[in-house]
Amino acid sequence: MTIYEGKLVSKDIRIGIVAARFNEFITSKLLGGALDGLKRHEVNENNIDIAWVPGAFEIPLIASKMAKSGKYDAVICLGAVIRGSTTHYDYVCSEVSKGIAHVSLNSDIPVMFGVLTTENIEQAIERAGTKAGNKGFDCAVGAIEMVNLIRDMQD
Ligand SMILES: Nc1c(NC[C@H](O)[C@H](O)[C@H](O)CO)[nH]c(=O)[nH]c1=O
Ligand SMILES: CC(=O)[C@@H](O)COP(=O)(O)O
Repeated sequence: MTIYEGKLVSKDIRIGIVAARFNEFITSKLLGGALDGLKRHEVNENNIDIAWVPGAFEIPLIASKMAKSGKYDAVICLGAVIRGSTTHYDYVCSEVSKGIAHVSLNSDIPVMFGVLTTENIEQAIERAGTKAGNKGFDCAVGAIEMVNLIRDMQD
């Protein structure tokens, strides 16, 4: 029996982060959590690049460019889509999730989904570093695990 696993060690891991500026009050906290998670697992900050996009809808395009560049071992996507008074929320959430999943499945590297999709601001605050944790930190740790899992499978 072979059990593959991704240890939480940095091993010169290179990370690209795409962050949406829309709801920056929230997304800046997600970014802070992601950077905290990477640094606490000894990812060299010189191996971390950040790209800001206008909103979550623009994340997949830049995530795709990062994934195809060959410069990164993983890409982390961060955003906060908060329901408003129209159906716009549904379309943004749908296309962002489908877009990031498409990039992930068509890349040889992990593309982490760190986009909050919440009914209200309170739910977003809870998931950006308060009582429900920080989705950015979770994605950072997950990215490290996935990179090392893939390397473990290749050895
Ligand atoms: N309402 C939210 C948006 N909307 C903007 C779109 O993401 C996009 O930037 C615009 O439609 C132009 O293409 N974006 C978020 O990230 N969060 C929202 O709550
Ligand atoms: C998620 C959104 O696009 C949303 O914030 C837009 O708000 P509204 O539906 O009130 O236009």
